[in-house]
Amino acid sequence: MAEKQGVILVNLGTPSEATPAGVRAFLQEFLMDPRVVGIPRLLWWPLLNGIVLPLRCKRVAHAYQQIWLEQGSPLLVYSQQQQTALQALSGDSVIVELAMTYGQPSLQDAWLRLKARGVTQVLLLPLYPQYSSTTTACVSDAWQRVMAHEHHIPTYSLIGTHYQSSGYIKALADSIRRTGFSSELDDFLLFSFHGIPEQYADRGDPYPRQCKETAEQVAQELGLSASQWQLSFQSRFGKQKWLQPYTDTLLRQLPGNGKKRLYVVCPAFSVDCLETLEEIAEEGKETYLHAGGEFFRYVPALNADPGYMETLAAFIRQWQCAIQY
Ligand SMILES: C=CC1=C(C)c2cc3[nH]c(cc4nc(cc5[nH]c(cc1n2)c(C)c5CCC(=O)O)C(CCC(=O)O)=C4C)c(C)c3C=C
Ligand SMILES: [Fe+2]
Ligand SMILES: [Fe+2]
Repeated sequence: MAEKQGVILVNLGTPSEATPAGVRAFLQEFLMDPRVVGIPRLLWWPLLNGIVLPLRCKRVAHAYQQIWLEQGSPLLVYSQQQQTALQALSGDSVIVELAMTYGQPSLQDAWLRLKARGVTQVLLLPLYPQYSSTTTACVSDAWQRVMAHEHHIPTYSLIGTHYQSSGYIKALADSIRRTGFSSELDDFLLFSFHGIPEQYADRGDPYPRQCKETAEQVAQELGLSASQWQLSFQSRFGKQKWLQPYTDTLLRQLPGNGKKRLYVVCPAFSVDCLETLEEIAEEGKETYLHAGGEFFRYVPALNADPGYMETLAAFIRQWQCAIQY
């Protein structure tokens, strides 16, 4: 029997509606993942359901309402655009599906659709350029849970990172230039990555090193000197120490350090979502201008950028070549 190939793009997940109930359902599943929050379940379950969710859901639902699109959550809509673009670039040789680690469309359903079409070889492509135990590893866990029900599992591979690919670095640099950033002016560039608890990095999560390499590569591609850019970590959650420096702290400090014109890019996000559109482009801008900044511009995520899509399509082609025997 001829082998048939399928790709599953996997992103984090997002509420199905911008309401407290929609946010609660999403966060309950996401924040109960022991890789995301490592507190023992017996302690964490009552804390999450008794304190964290009741306090958080209304506020976060309001934040989602600020960015919600006619077709739904930006994270889902832009991930679907990536799926469409990658299917078009890959032609009939492979079927491209989209799934979320938490919520819908589920990884289970994506696999069942591929299986129904006779797919026997699967490439999992997490939409996280940098590996983290809190994101990429969770895709692998979710896949293993789906496979646990199969009698005949397909051949499968997982692309762990794509931050080191020159196509991704170039696409990022191009998007920064396109947004108007100029190294000739007094423009300062902040690379704001989603944070993780510092303890996870101490235990061996390579994420901070990969973020640093990403920023260095893009700065080099743009020809920036060390005084023209900086790296920071955003979206802190809970009481633990997270990777530093914190984005919100820097946004308050930069104007006082003479950095009055700021561009912010968020390279850990393959697509725009709550953490970029609301936390950075809206809240971050307000924080920076309030602290004395004069000009602020958010560099949109790559989303379905043609250069980025071509980079991911090349990963798919390489995988197809590698498994032909
Ligand atoms: C302990 C908590 C969290 C860790 C660790 C974490 C890591 C992490 N997350 C992303 C990407 C995204 N996170 C998003 C939202 C989000 N993240 C957390 C918490 C942790 N993330 C929460 C509680 C939320 C929901 C919003 C909120 O309540 O504040 C999203 C956006 C989803 C959307 O619907 O738009 C993304 C994407 C990465 C890359 C990462 C580690 C590297
Ligand atoms: Fe997150
Ligand atoms: Fe946030």
